[in-house]
Amino acid sequence: MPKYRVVTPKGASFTVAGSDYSFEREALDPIDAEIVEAPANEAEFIAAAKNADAIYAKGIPITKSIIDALESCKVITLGSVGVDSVDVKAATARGIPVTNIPDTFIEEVADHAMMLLLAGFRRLVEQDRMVRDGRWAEGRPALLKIPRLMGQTLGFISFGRVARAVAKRAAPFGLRMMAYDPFIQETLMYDHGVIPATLNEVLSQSDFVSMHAPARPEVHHMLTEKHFRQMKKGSVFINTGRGATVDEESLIKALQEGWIAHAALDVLEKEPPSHNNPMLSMENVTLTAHVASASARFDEARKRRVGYELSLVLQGMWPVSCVNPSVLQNTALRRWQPVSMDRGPNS
Ligand SMILES: O=C(O)CC[C@@H](O)C(=O)O
Repeated sequence: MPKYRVVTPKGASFTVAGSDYSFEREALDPIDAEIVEAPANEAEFIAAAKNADAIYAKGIPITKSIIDALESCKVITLGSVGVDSVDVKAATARGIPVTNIPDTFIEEVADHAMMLLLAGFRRLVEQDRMVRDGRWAEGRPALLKIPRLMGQTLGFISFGRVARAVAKRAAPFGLRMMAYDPFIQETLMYDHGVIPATLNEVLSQSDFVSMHAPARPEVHHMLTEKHFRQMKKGSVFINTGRGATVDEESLIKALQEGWIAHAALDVLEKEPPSHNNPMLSMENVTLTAHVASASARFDEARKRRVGYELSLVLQGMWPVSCVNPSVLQNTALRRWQPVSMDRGPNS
């Protein structure tokens, strides 16, 4: 009988350490695990997960009811940076470490944010439609209204790893940059050519506001009507973080009433959006389908990293990236210095 039981919703796979990749073999023995695919509905998931040693949280919200029903779970792993699909508070109360993958898709998301910034600013989607609709002559007058990019100000809300990678991309475009993040050292901002600022300064002085706040209950609807009212009339709002950080109704009002010029969004409050979401038919909105992290290496990189985190814990070691590290002190897990996750051709 396999030593461990790992429960994952149907269709969510991961790579068990020791199976494919040399760096994993260096670090870990293969784990002897039975992988159980559970239906993604709460009651059936609970029945399957009750005796699990580990859970891969994908495709189903891991609620307090699920967490409270777990009898022997040693780790809940996430295949994302965002931890909004797990009730981390409930997991912490039960002493269960929750892991995420904060450093696996940084470059992809930063590329996507930069693409949205440029596409929103130069009105790519509108321009494309004009050409296809036979309105060739309308293209130039539309762009004669916008300034040139060089010298414009890009403001970041939250200055974590993705925002820092965006700053590196934006610098050669000649953008002036500022950031609001009370949790990041100012020296790190200066190192990236970014001026520390208050939220009010970012909103009122930026031509682009790039939202990177993590999906946590504390920042739910962090941006509301009063914040959009502070933004510059011609500004572009970019969001590659989480839709829930923005009060979408206020954003829609801001776009409809011209308080800001454009929104370029990879994330929405409800995904996929309902067919009556007004943004679907608004000319001044550019949308992508929460795909910023995707690239040819995405699936493999995610599976490997998820497998790695849960293998570490099942073999008695601290995970690499724990979102509730306070629980680790109270476990029997050993502190361990892992090898870098970002090496190898598929990293
Ligand atoms: O799961 C995905 O497809 C995207 C995940 C991404 O938003 C993240 O939080 O890392």
